[in-house]
Amino acid sequence: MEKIIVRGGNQLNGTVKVEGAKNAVLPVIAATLLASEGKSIIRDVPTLSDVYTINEVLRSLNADVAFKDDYIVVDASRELNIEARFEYVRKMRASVLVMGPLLARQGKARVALPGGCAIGSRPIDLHLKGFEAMGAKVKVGNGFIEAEVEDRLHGAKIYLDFPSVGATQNIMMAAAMAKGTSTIENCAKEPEIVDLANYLNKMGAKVKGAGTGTIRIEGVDRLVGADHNIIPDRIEAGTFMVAAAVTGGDVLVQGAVPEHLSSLVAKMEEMGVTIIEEQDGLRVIGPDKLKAVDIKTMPHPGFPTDMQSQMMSLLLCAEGTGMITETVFENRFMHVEEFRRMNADIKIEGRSVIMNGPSQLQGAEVAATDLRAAAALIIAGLKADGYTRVTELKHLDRGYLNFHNKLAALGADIERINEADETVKTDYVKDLNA
Ligand SMILES: CC(=O)N[C@H]1[C@@H](OP(=O)(O)OP(=O)(O)OC[C@H]2O[C@@H](n3ccc(=O)[nH]c3=O)[C@H](O)[C@@H]2O)O[C@H](CO)[C@@H](O)[C@@H]1O
Ligand SMILES: C=C(OP(=O)(O)O)C(=O)O
Repeated sequence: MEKIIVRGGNQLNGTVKVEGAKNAVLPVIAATLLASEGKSIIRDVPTLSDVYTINEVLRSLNADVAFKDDYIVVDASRELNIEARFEYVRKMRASVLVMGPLLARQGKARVALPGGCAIGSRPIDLHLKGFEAMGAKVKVGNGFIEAEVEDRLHGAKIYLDFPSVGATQNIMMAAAMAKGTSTIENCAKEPEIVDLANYLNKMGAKVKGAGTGTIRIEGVDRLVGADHNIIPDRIEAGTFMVAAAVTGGDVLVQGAVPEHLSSLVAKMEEMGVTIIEEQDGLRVIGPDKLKAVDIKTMPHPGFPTDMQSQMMSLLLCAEGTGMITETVFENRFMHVEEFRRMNADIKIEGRSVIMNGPSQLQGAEVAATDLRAAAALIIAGLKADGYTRVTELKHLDRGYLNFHNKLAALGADIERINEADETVKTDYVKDLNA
């Protein structure tokens, strides 16, 4: 088993470049299944474990997928299989995003039920309601969801009870090849929705309104492969912005798109952080003292739930009482107990977490509970006294590429080791024995 060992106290300085967005590339790769002709070329693809997983899903569906450097070539022109197996869905929930494309292309999809995960129960009822409105019959049984349509999906007016990102994407992909026009009201407005719409339109789809509360999709008969660059990862960018601020450093986050990060920028500025828009990204300069603020996670353009745990690390270092209220997922506070192991003054009250700061963070052995929690614990370790050891790195690897190397290049005292090597190799042990 691997772990990351970080010794707190170093300031971060320099430049870090963000990768293509995990949450944009997964739906775009799923959408390549809609191309019955031509190859799709997807660029700026991060080499993350989630990307390998979605590629495996596509291969199991009979598509050819070649992944080289930072681009992927998909040929989905053959007849597709219709079943996404549990081994994939269990590893990565975004596997359910193949359902819309399969229904549109093959008229049938069979996808293993995702089940709960570390951040909540995460049902997919809104995806299914959308497919039903377009004429699909949906059955759930034996651990699978089966959706089937006689002939072809038809356009429909769909209202989402909650602006679900995945439901908006799945329905958008299904509607792209349905007969007639569909509208999705109260849809998600995340930048990753806009990126998917742009890719679909390059394939020949007619999608309008992405990024607003209503998307209108005129179905077309066929879609073809297209060439597309994935947008930069706003959550990875935000994670480095917070890391820089925690250490009082000065870091240029290259690739950070200001419009994608406005809620985070506003909250960090309220805490006393200086953020400067530069030509190729955002420069973040941490203050001597951070001020506590209250934050509520919301669908975009509200504060992103995927930045909630990293922001908790920043609030733990701020003066005064801060509160984070999580409204998107019902159970995304598993990392709070881990922070407590690091001597954080933090408590959960219902859907909120209250922090009295600044906490005198101490290094400890902590376990990542999800991918953002992994990053958040490492960030807290940058500020903690002594050594923090973070385990369960499989979560980190789902969403961050070379995280420890990027932090080390900015000046962090950090290494990633095999547990077996720990007793012989690391500075951590050398220091303990000194
Ligand atoms: C791969 C990807 O892009 N993942 C992102 C996506 O996840 P994902 O697409 O799964 O998130 P959703 O926006 O769908 O979920 C938000 C909330 O809606 C609920 N819900 C969702 C669908 C549904 O049919 N029924 C239902 O009740 C969920 O349980 C959750 O409480 O958006 C989340 C919210 O910004 C992010 O945290 C994830 O990083
Ligand atoms: C929760 C996340 O991803 P997923 O929806 O793939 O679990 C995330 O990216 O923070």
